[in-house]
Amino acid sequence: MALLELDGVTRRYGALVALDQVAMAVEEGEVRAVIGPNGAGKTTLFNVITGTVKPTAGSIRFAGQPIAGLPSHQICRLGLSRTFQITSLFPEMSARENARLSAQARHGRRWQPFGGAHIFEEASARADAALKQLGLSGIADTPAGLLSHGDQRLLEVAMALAQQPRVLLLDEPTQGLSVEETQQAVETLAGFLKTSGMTVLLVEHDMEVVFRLAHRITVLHRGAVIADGAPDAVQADKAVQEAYLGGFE
Ligand SMILES: Nc1ncnc2c1ncn2[C@@H]1O[C@H](COP(=O)(O)OP(=O)(O)OP(=O)(O)O)[C@@H](O)[C@H]1O
Repeated sequence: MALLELDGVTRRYGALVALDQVAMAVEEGEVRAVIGPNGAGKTTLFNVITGTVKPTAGSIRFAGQPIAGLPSHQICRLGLSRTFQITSLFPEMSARENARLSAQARHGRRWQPFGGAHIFEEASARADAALKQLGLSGIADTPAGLLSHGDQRLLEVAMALAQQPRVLLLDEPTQGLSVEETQQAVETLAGFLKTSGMTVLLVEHDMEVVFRLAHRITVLHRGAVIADGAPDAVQADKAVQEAYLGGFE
């Protein structure tokens, strides 16, 4: 059974079909990239899976459990965590505090008179472990706003990871980075993915990043899946090349 399974997932905005009968199955341990030209429906797909947008139709199963239409905090608690295209850090707080707050957001309970310190310590431990996995232990005490752009993007991944997800959704993790920063961040991500075996859904425009990280690629065009397969097969696919007008650069 696939860890994440979509079937017939459709999202309409009036007459516009942003997602059109999307079917995909992501296996445990797989790094799956979702690509497609601007407006293809990638962000809508992320939003529908993570519960910020409700699908108009279709089913989404996570570890066998139907999750379509559940509120986002519930989906997060089940074990799906995401990063955002737009930076969501608190710039004046340290990297560790950012990661800790994120850890608490998933596992946090209401105020408990006797459990507070314990919860704090648990979240701190998860934060430190996540920072280490992304090579950020050395800057744990640095205010997030003072980090390099590359480290800020990695910190966002660490924040999602601190929630101990079973599936990590990465929304353009190298957006806004220079070529050198991208290369560095991608090597760190590749190392993390290899050692962790984390299941990942990745939206990314940069094809070099996609081909470096993804085991399998799903291509969306006007809301529909036009190709789904190994990177080589997708790159050679005529329909994909036409959708991108000129192919991959
Ligand atoms: N809230 C909304 N209301 C109306 N239309 C929307 C809404 N959100 C998305 N759309 C439309 O749905 C389509 C898919 O948008 P989406 O942002 O998912 O594409 P994308 O592949 O992520 O694009 P990009 O690569 O530019 O980020 C677009 O035509 C977009 O205009």
